Amino acid sequence: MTQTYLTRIGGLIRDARRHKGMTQAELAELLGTSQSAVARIEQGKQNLSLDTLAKIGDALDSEFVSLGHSGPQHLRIVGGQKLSGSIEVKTSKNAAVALLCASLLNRGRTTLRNLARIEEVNRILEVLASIGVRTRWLPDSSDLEIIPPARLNLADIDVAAARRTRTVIMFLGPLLHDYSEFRLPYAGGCDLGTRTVEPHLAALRSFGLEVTATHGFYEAHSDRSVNPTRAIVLTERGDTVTENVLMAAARHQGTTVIRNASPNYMVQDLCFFLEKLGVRIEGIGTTTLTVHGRGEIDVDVEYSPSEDPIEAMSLIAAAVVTDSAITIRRVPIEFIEIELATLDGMGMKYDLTPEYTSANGKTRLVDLTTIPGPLHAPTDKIHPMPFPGLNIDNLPFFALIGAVAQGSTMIHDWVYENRAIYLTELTKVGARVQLLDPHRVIVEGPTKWRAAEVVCPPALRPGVVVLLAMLAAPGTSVLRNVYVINRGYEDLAERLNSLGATIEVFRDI
Ligand SMILES: CC(=O)N[C@H]1[C@@H](OP(=O)(O)OP(=O)(O)OC[C@H]2O[C@@H](n3ccc(=O)[nH]c3=O)[C@H](O)[C@@H]2O)O[C@H](CO)[C@@H](O)[C@@H]1O
Ligand SMILES: C=C(OP(=O)(O)O)C(=O)O
Repeated sequence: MTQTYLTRIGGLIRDARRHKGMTQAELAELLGTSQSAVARIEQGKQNLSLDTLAKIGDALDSEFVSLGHSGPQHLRIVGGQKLSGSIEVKTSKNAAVALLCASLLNRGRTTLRNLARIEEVNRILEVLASIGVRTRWLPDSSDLEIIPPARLNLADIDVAAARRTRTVIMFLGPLLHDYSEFRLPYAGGCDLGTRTVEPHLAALRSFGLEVTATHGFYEAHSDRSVNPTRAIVLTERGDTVTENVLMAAARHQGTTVIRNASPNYMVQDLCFFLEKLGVRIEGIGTTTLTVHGRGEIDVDVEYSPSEDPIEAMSLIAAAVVTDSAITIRRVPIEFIEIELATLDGMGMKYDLTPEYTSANGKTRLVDLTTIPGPLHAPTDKIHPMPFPGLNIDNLPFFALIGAVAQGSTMIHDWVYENRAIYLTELTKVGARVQLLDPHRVIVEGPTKWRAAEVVCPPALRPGVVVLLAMLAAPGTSVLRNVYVINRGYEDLAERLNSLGATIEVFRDI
């Protein structure tokens, strides 16, 4: 191995070890070597055999050091145990991906504090690296520093990484000001059925962007003489489309009005970040945004995204399904109010602390303690709505909660073609879930959970729902191929273990 390669791997190992909160001595013990050997490895001064690399990968359970194709990750869950203690909600995937794209608007240095260290972020970091953006995790933290080059090298974009996320579509808004011709791979992400990009393309046309889709790529042509002449009215109140238009408007040296904008949590985080870049925005948290952009943005800026309401809901569902009292700290209350009101209607009890503020200085947080007790099915069907409504990504957790409640719960996912279908995977662990049509399921509770081996559905939230059901199922379950879960949750298995769960992460040899 060349020296630079060794130094790079050493740096990755050091970062992954620190991230796990391990000392060099502790890692050395797991590897059966000395602390000084670990120090040499981290400095890039030690040749590494494949065997040692595999052991380090195992010990740190990190994709960063499992080189090449390390094979899918699986979880082995010993269920039927109650959870206890407290857990902190991490910052959100959806704000993280928007902010990573928004960093492209800034010629200066962007530091994102406490970013979720998840696979979705890793894929975008790979994409950013491939086009020449320098990023690094600051020591002993989850703070990410981003420094763009003078010109992006878009021709070298990492197509494989880009295709694994939908986020790449949000490069359009930031890029259209500086690049007149470029191509981006088609957006991927969870397999939730067709997800339209038409609202993005329609809205960005106001900024002179024309996109044709050919052979797996969006071919973009941007005419900088075209600027919005009237309010941009979104045809649907989508989160990423609002973000794309906000990012285009941020560098438009004039005023852009966006109507039918999503006021959802990740959009608010993006607005607060853009304000730090010097962009003035009126109407944050409403469906009409007025953006006063800046032709050039060159500032050194720091931003802390807010906590993830979907992770908060996932942890509430973990408590409900295991009938446990746990405290969930840093719950972004304004983005989960309707979910809590729905749970109130199902007879759930919980305590909330007074509100305090997230590190972004804006988002209101509480600590929530669950109180175990029987639940009953809601009177009406549960369906999501764009914010302020029951969050679309929180809907799957209500299938799980419906499965422990007495009676039948109707879940109506009008949004995604495929997501409700994946909820029928819960039948493999004993739930009675009936698919009425591709958008509606009826769940009959309560459930006598049973352990099973299941391949993780190819969608993040349904995957987590099955994992949480396995926590409730007495015996040993296996959930295979959990990449989609790691796409959106940081160290979920380990963090549930800190509450008393027994989940082992393993890979095939
Ligand atoms: C990175 C990110 O932030 N992802 C979130 C974002 O994705 P994103 O903003 O990309 O969501 P999409 O644009 O795919 O919208 C989701 C679906 O909702 C439909 N739709 C949406 C709004 C509306 O007013 N009417 C309507 O019909 C769309 O046609 C689509 O079928 O929003 C989704 C819906 O909240 C969430 O599941 C995703 O986690
Ligand atoms: C559908 C989701 O996200 P994405 O837009 O990243 O696919 C999700 O977070 O559940």
